[in-house]
Amino acid sequence: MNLADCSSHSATARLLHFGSPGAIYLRRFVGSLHVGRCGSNPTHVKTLRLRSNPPKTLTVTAAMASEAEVAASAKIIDGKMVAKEIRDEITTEVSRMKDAIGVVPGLAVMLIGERKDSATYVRNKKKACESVGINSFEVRLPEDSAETEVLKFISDFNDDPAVHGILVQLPLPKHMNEQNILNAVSIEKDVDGFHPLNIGRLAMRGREPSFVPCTPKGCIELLHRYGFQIKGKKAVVIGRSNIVGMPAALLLQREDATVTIVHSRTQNPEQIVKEADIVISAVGQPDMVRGTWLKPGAVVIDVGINPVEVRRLPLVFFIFHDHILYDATCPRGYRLVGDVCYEEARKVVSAITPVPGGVGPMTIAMLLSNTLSSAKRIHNFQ
Ligand SMILES: Nc1nc2c(c(=O)[nH]1)N[C@@H](CN(C=O)c1ccc(C(=O)N[C@@H](CCC(=O)O)C(=O)O)cc1)CN2
Repeated sequence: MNLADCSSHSATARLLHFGSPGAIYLRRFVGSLHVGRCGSNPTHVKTLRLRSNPPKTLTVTAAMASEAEVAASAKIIDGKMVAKEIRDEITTEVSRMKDAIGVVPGLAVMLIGERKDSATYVRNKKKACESVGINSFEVRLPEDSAETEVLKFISDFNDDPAVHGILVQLPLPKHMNEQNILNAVSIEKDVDGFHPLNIGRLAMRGREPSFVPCTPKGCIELLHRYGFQIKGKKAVVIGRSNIVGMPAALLLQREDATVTIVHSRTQNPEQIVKEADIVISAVGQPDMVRGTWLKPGAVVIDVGINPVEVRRLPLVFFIFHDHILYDATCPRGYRLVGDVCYEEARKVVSAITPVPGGVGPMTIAMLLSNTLSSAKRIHNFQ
């Protein structure tokens, strides 16, 4: 029995209509129950054995998945580990630059509004800067701020020599015009790579953008660092957002892959994805890409970070008709899943990124890398 049932992606959701609220049925169960820890991925799969003997006590033991089970599954592309490697490299470079020319790279981050997820990302960006020795400057504005106020801060950061990178956390409050704001960032400090001139250059042969957007850059970096060939491969990008899908497709094309974009109006997406040697998915739909969509041996980069509600009760697991009702091990009340049904995919593909711990950490590592490159370029430091 498996926690990751991607047909409903959340066993909880499927089961809520059974029984009356508050009525909990504990079914006797003998056998193995594979459970991904909250906030983890199946590299850390634990097997919980629930024994009905002796009948009045229910014992729970945990053991690691068998070696055969692990060997049969895909390679895990560990973004957390690669991001750490990259941060270490950046730390070395930042201190080399400081020692040689006395310049410390600086990143300005703007957060407008009170979105919790955005506040977390901004806090993590600040922490990451500290960890590698990059200076960070933070501006927080209330949700109802005027666009002109944001533009004024951007203009000041554009002129500030201590600032080498500027980013405005997205999404913006609804009343703000994203285009106006992204256009206002100097292309020389556009470490998010969202300025239309940088995107335009990314799309053109023979032109070089000053910066490449962090998440797609992180995807390609993972493929490179794990030694997966891109040139000549069939790649499918699922999703066409300005932040991820579209620039990811452009980057893969620059790497000489043959690229197809699958989006919400695509007919038969499964058939198209099934042809791909490399799949980058960035749609924000939990467990949308099923194992059957994937070509055996494909490499999958899952950009989706989708919160899925997990019901909390005092016991760790409640089981009803072979389904897990509640998982009290998730203190946040939700767990994160990708766009790709991980449990199914890992049995088919040769390598896959987990969620969390895959592309997410790479986004921030690439931001640091872009900020360092910007400082080097501005100060002509090799
Ligand atoms: N100005 C920008 N806004 C946004 C960007 C961006 O690149 N520039 N990307 C996303 C959010 N984002 C960075 O800003 C981001 C998202 C996720 C992660 C990450 O490390 N995720 C972890 C899980 C985190 C958790 O537990 O909640 C993971 O996947 O392991 C980092 C950065 C939208 N806005």
